[in-house]
Amino acid sequence: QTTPTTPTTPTRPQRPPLTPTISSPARKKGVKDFEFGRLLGEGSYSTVVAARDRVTQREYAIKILDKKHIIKEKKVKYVNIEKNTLNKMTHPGIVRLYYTFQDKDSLYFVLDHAKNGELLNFIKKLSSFDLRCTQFYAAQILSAIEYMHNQGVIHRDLKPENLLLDEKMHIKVTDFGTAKILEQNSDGKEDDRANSFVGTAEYVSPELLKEKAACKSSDFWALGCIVYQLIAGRPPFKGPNEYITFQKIVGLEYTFPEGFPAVARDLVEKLLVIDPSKRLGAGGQAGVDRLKNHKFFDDIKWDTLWQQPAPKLL
Ligand SMILES: O=C(O)[C@@H]1CCC(=O)N(CCc2ccc(Cl)cc2)[C@H]1c1ccccc1Cl
Repeated sequence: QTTPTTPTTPTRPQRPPLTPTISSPARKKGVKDFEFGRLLGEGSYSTVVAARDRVTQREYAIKILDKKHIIKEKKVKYVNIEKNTLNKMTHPGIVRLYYTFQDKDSLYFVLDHAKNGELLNFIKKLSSFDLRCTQFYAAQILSAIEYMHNQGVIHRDLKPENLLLDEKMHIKVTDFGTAKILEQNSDGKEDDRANSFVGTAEYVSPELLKEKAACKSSDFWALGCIVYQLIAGRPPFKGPNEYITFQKIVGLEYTFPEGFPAVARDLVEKLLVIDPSKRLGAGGQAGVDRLKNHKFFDDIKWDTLWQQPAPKLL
């Protein structure tokens, strides 16, 4: 029995092993990749500047945060929340985060540049929207809320300042620094109560004021306040100071002005409900579907909503 010899491969010139051609991952972007332009806005913790990618010429809004200030104000948590929430979301009604980078002093978030700025400016300019425009914008805001809730994100601070308009006059929800990512707890159920953050007085929900806990329904409360404001030209709960405003909210002290359309009044009355579980929209996707089927949205075609031209703001 001869010892088996290992079969010898035919001697032919060995081709070099093929290196798999992986597309080289784009190099990390940095400040030098952009030409910075005009100041778009100043927040308490951020400055937003228009910028253009030097190579692609694409325009962005870059949100710049000063590290020292963030650390001093103990807002590092909010920076991470904004990054983690925006990274999870890709929706036509939500500002997109393209890149983040940092240098010694600052953090940079490269975002969509919504050219027409804040919805609030249009409410101020026009004092109020007609019913058709209100229905279109309420539907776009609801579409964005539905998506973010499906991603387990509660915005918690929806208000006309955080609703931007792009060059097509479509909605772009922004400012997720105070959002809440609902953790999947052990049995896979969403922990549906967020905590310890209060939004902007006029739009904050009663549960946030009373139990310090927001839930998805808190975003529907804010939608009710926004729909009211688009038509009435002012938010439903507005006092001379925050304390009086909060009192009005928990006491549901608001009235409709003369001429407020009945179909809009019916919707607002079903959104501005103290008990979050009884608010129209509450109760998961079934609740959202009930809200989308409210007669206020009868003329809305939901499946092509983001392809439709925005109605002229008169
Ligand atoms: O989460 C990330 O993608 C990175 C991870 C590495 C890193 O150092 N940072 C910055 C962390 C950080 C957050 C707040 C301050 Cl004030 C300083 C640094 C994170 C970061 C970089 C750029 C922009 C935002 C963030 Cl959170």
